[in-house]
Amino acid sequence: MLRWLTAGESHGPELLAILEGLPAGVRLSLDHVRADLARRKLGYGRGARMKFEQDELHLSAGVRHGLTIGSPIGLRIGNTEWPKWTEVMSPDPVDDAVFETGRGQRLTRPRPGHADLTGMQKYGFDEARPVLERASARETAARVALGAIAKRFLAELGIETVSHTIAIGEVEVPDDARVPTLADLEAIDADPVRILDPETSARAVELIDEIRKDGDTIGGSTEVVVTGLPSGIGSYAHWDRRLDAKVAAALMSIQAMKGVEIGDGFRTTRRRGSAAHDPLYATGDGIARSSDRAGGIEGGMTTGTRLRVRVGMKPIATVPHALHTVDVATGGDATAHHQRSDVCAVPASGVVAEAMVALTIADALLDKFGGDSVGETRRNLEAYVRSIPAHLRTTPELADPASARPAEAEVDESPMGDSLSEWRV
Ligand SMILES: Cc1cc2nc3c(=O)[nH]c(=O)nc-3n(C[C@H](O)[C@H](O)[C@H](O)COP(=O)(O)O)c2cc1C
Ligand SMILES: C=C(O[C@@H]1CC(C(=O)O)=C[C@@H](OP(=O)(O)O)[C@H]1O)C(=O)O
Repeated sequence: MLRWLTAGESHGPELLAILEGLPAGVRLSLDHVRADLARRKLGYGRGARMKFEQDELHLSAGVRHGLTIGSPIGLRIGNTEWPKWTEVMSPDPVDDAVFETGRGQRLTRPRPGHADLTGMQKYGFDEARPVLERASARETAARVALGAIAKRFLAELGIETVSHTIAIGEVEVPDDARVPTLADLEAIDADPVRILDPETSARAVELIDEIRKDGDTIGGSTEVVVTGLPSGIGSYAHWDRRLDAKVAAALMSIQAMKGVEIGDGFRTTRRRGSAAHDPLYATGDGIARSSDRAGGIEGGMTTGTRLRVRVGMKPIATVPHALHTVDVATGGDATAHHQRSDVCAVPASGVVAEAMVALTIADALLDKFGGDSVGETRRNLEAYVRSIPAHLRTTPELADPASARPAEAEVDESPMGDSLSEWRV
C-alpha cells in the first residue's frame, strides 16, 4: 500500500509531503521532481504569483545516493513569498494592528465558488483567511512532487504517463485527434496551453486573452494517458477496489475539478451498445480490442490497453469582475474579495492530474504485486503476466477487424485448460 499526506498553507513558510510504502531501489534525483514542479507553473492564463514565486525543493528523507531506500520519503517545498507573510501567517499571536491594513485585512467578503463561506461556518472563523490558505491549489505543488516520485517507480516497470489539455472553455480538441504518448510530452509542455494541435491551441490562447480583457475566468478539461499497464490492476470484487473509482476520486480531489470521464465517458452513454464497447478479435499475437472507447478499464480493472481518463475544471472562482456576495462583518451587500488570481489554470491542472493518476496507479500496482524492492515488484509483475495462459492473452495494440477473426472462434477451438492451476494467478 502506498500512502501520502501533504500539509502547508498557501502563504505559509512551506509545503510538506510524505510518501510511504514506495519500494527501495527506485532511481530518483531532485531534478526529476524539480522538472515536474516547473511544468506545473507553466500555462497561459496563470496569475502574477507564478512568475515571482519559486518552488524551493528539499528532499528530507527516504532517498540515498539517487535511490529510494524503502523508508518514508519526506520533502519540503519552500514558499519564497513567505517573507511577505510572516506576520499574517505567524504561528504565534500577533498584534491586532496586523489585521487593520494590507495583507492582514480580514476577508469578510467570501468568494462564491471558493471554500470561503462554508469553511468559515464549518471551522468557526469569522473571516476567510484561514480557510483559503489550505483550500488554495498551492497545495498541488506538493502533490506534483509526490507524483513525480510515483512516476519514477512506474517508469521502472515500463509504465509511462502523459497529460494534455483537451478543452479551454468551448474551444475543444477534435474528438478524433491523436491520443498523445510520452514522446509528445516536450511538444505538449512547449505549447502555452498544453494543446498538441497548433490551430486549437491558438484559438484557446485567443479565448484566454478575451476572457482576461473581460475581467473574467475560464475552465476546461485535460486528459491523462497511461501506457504499459498490465491487465488486471484494480478489481470488480468490491466497490473500493475498483480502479476507475480510485482514479475518479483522486482526480475529483483536485481543487476545482467538477467531473471525471473514463475513456469516452459521457459520449459512451449516448451511444447504442453495438457502438459503445471495444469488440475483441483474435490476432496472431493474442486477443486485441478494435477500439479504445472504454479507456483501458473494464469491470474496475485495467484491460492492458492504454488508460485514458479526462477531468474537467470549473472556471476560477476569484473572478476579477467580482461576483455579488455578502460582507459577513456588516451583513450588507458587497462584491467578493479579489487581489489577484489565475484567469485559467487548466494547463497546470493537467500536470496535477498526471501526478494524482500516477500515485493512484502506483498504489494499485503495489496492492497487486507488493515488493519491498522495485526488483521484487518487477519479478512479481512479470510472473503474473507470464502466468496468463496463451489463449487468454491480450495485446495493447488495436486490432484491425478486417484482418482478424472474431475471438469467439479462438475460444471455441482452444477451451480453457483442464487444470485450474494452469490459469490461476
Ligand atoms: C492549478 C490550480 C490553480 C488555481 N488557481 C486559482 C486561483 O488563482 N484563484 C482561485 O480562486 N481559484 C484557483 N483554483 C481553484 C480553487 O483552488 C478551488 O476552486 C477552490 O479550492 C474551491 O474548491 P472547489 O472548486 O473544488 O469547490 C486553482 C485550482 C488549480 C487546480
Ligand atoms: C499559488 C498557487 O496557486 C494559487 C491557487 C489559488 C487558489 O485559490 O487555489 C489562488 C492563487 O494564489 P494567490 O491568491 O496567492 O494569488 C494561485 O496563485 C500555485 O499554484 O502555486
